[in-house]
Amino acid sequence: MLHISTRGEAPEISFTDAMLTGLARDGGLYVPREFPVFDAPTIAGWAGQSYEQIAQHVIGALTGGEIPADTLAAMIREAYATFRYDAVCPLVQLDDNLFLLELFHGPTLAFKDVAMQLLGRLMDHALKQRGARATIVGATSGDTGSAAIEAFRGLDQVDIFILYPQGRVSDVQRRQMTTVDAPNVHAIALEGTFDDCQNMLKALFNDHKVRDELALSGVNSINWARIIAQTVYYFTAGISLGSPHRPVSFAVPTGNFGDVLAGYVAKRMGLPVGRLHVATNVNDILVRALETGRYDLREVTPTSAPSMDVQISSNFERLLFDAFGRDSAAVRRAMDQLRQSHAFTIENEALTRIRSEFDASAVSQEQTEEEIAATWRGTGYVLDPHSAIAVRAGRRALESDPSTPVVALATAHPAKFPALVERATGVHPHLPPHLADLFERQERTVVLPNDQAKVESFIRQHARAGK
Ligand SMILES: Cc1ncc(COP(=O)(O)O)c(C=O)c1O
Ligand SMILES: N[C@@H](CCOP(=O)(O)O)C(=O)O
Repeated sequence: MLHISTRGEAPEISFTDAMLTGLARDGGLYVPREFPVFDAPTIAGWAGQSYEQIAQHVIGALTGGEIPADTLAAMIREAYATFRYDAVCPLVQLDDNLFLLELFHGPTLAFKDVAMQLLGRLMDHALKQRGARATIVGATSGDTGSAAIEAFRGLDQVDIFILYPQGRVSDVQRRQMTTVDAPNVHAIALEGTFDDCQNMLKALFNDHKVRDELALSGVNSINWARIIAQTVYYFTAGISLGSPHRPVSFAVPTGNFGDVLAGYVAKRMGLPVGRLHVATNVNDILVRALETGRYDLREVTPTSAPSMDVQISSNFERLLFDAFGRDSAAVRRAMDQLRQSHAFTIENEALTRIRSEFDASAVSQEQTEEEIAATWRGTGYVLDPHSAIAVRAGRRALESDPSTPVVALATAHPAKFPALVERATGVHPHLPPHLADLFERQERTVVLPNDQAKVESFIRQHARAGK
C-alpha cells in the first residue's frame, strides 16, 4: 500500500518507510493513497472478538500485508500484554447513552501507550531487518514523551530525544520522562511552549542534512503508524455498542488532532460513526476554526489539562487534505500562510465537508473542574482533567442528539494530575504500584534554550546513528 504526502512533493512510499520517516521530506504528513474499507457484514462478524483480534484486522489492512500476519499478531499480543486489563481499552457506562472509553491502562497511564507500545515493536523489527539505527526526536506536552520513552528505552537500534516545555507539564509527567535510567533516553526541557517543541522538531526534520546524517525518525502523531494503532479502539468501542447496526458518536479531548483523526480514519474504513466531537480546553483554535473558517494562531494558555495546551494542531493538516479534495497545492498554500501570517482561511466547500462530520466545543478550566466534581458525585468515577473535557463535550452532544450513544475518550489516569483531581473530588488518586516510588527516583534531564543549533548540537553529541 502506497502512502502520499499531504503536500504532494515527497516520494510515494510503503507503510514501513512512512513509519521510519515520520514527517515527509516536503514537510507534509503521510496518508494512505486509499483507505481500505470494510463492509457492514465484515464488521458485524467481529462482534465478540478480542481487542487483539480486531487490531489484527484493522492494522493488517492499514499496513497492506507488508508485515507477515503471524509477526504482526505476535507484536500486537506483546504490545497489549503490557496493559493492566485483558480488554485493553474497556468501556464504562457513565450515564444514559454516555460511555467512557478507558485508554489509560498501559504502562505510562495515558492513551499514548496504545499506539506507542506497538510502534516501538514495529520500528525495532523494521530497523533490525534493515540493520539500521535511528535517532528518534519527539515533542511532548506531557504524555507522548513518557509513552515513547517507555516503548523505546533500552533498544539497541534507537536513541530517543524528547523535547518537553519546561515547567508546563505535571510533576508526574515530568518524572515519568526524567527518571528512566537508560543510556539511549534523553529528556530535554526546552525553554518554550509545546508548540516551540513541535516547531523545533519540524525544523530539524526539514533540514535534510541533519535528518539524513542522524537518521531522524519521529514518534509523534505526525507518524502515520501512531494513527493507525489508535484507529482500532474506535472499532472495538463501536462494535461493543452495536455497530455496524447503529452509529456511535465520539467526544475526543483534542490537542494535536491525532486521536480524533483516528476516529475519522475508522469512519473512512466503514465504521458507522455518528459525529466526531472535538473537545478542547481554552486553547480553542479548532473550535474557532470550525465556527468561523479561520485557523488563527494565538498564544498558548497554560491549563490544568496541559497535554492539550496546543495551538498548532499538526494532524488537522491530514483532515484538510481530504477536505480540500486531496489537493496538495491547496494544503501547501494554507501551510505557507500559517507560517507567514499565523493564520489561514478554510474555504466554504472544505469547511462544509469538515462540519458534516465534526463538531467542536471548548471547555473552560472551571467547567473541567465542575465536571470532575459532578461525575464523582453522580457516579463515584474519578476523571482526569483531559477526560473530563471529553465528558463535558459528550454531555453537550447528547443535548442535541440524545438517541446516538456518545463515547467520551478517557485519555489519562487521574493520578497524573493529582492536585486538581483532589481539589474537585476530595479523593487523592494514587499511582498504580509500578509507579508508586516515582517521587523517590533520581531525575536526569537537560535544560536547553529554544535554539535550533543548541538542540541539534546536543543531539549530535549523544546520538549513535551516523557515527
Ligand atoms: C491526556 C491527553 N488527552 C488528550 C490529548 C490530545 O490528543 P491529540 O493530541 O491526539 O489531539 C493528549 C495529547 O496528545 C493527551 O496527552
Ligand atoms: N498531547 C501530546 C502532544 C503531542 O501529541 P502527539 O500525539 O502528536 O504525539 C503529548 O502529550 O505530548
